[in-house]
Amino acid sequence: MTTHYSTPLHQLPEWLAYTDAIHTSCINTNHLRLLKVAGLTLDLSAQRYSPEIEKAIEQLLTARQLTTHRELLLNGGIANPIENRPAWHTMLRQPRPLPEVAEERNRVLEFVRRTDSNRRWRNIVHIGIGGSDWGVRLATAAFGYAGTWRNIRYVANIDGHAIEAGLAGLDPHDTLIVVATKSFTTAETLANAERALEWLKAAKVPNPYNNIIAITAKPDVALAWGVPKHNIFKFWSWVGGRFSLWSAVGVAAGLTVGSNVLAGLQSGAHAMDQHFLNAPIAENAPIQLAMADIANRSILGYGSRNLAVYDSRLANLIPYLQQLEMESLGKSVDLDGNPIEVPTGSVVWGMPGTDAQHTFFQWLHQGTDGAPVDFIVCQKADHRYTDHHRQLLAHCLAQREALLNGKTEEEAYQENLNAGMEEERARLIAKHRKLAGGKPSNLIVLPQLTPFALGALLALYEHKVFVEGLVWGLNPFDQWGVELGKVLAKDIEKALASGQTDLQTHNSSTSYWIEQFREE
Ligand SMILES: O=P(O)(O)OC[C@H]1O[C@](O)(CO)[C@@H](O)[C@@H]1O
Repeated sequence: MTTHYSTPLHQLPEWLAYTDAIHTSCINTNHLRLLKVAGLTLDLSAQRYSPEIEKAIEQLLTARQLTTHRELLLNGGIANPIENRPAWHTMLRQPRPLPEVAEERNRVLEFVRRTDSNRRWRNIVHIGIGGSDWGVRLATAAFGYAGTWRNIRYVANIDGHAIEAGLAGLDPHDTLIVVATKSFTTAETLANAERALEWLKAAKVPNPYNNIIAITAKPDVALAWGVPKHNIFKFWSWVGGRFSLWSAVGVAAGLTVGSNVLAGLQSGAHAMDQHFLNAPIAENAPIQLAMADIANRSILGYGSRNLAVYDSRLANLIPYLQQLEMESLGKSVDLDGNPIEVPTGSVVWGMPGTDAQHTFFQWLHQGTDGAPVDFIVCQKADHRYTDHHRQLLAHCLAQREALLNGKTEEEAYQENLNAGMEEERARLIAKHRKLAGGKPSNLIVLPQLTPFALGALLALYEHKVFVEGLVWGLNPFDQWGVELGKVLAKDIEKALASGQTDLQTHNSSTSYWIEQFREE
């Protein structure tokens, strides 16, 4: 068996040098550090920076063999050694992909074209979960925020309310059910697909399977389930679930917001792939984003990172990135199975701004922990309310500046006095109004919310995650942690249905609740 690391990360000289460089630097509020990539601007001015940091990053990434691993990723080598397969989502957005990828891409385009020209399917119910869900939701909300001629609904959760609401009020004869599941084994998706099939049958739709398409890496299983061959779109085991937006999984977005959206997303992502491959380390946006995140997480001890998305059309970017980052980086052993002795992937959380300002920004400004923030905003809006957009931009910049600059107690005190407060009260209130400042953040500016810009943004985060995995030494392309719960749920469900279980195998609280919830 190959051993990947002879020295653990926390003892690696290059890691120790990076740690030192971070500790001996600070955020320079007079420094402007911008990277312009694929139309996006990444402003890293509110992160620590020094020539020593730059040098340490170069040396650390050389020690971690960035060039070799990046080529492995982008050329379809075994980038996921634990599951012994490539993680080749970048192939799906190449302008000239493998013939089998091109063929499937064309099948999707042709399906969308034919369906549109027949004005077929007024309603779409997209059934899928995790990576088979969030990307499609994100793309359709981003570009269909003002509505499209087709209704689209999403059903992910096993909660029966989800499928009930997903189907309610729709005409089954004019509804296309899209079943998206890489594995075709996911309990939620299969149960919801069964309910949708029953619904079609109950409405006496002549051939209900003609109202269903499946997108999967297991076409044979979809066929055996009943989906006709011509209604099955395939992708490949080398596409990780959380990267499947780039595959035929995006078909429902094609049907609602148009094939040009899919093409635009792909070309934006491809532009970012090229940048990631070719740009020198100091100008490489995914790399610099990753290294800032690693510094904040593993060296400065921040446990989470906030996503402040100043565009309500991008609300779904938050769960999308939560899956990308937390499923990829929520690991604590390296490729050799040894514990990683520095904190790895942080919690990622957020809400669109300005809603977030009225929900949890207080905690960001004055809470004991705080968190670095990614501010994401579009320079130009697509609505006609210019004053709204001006205010939105102002809020975004203001929150970022407040986090960085803060306010001293003395400043607050003087302001209080100037506002006519008597001295003792001015002192007390100043202590409450003081903001520590010095909080790191990134600002990512999209010129406008185009499919190209969103594609580039998603690929920026994908490659950031890859680089973090490389530095920490973990495998960002598996998700073993979610398996145990799935197995236990099967056993508990059996117990709830039939009473047959060995209650000894569960802890006393679970056993108690199995008894309580058991069906008579
Ligand atoms: O597409 P599938 O196979 O239904 O899986 C759905 C999701 O479940 C997960 O495997 C996690 O349980 C994700 O990685 C994936 O996106």
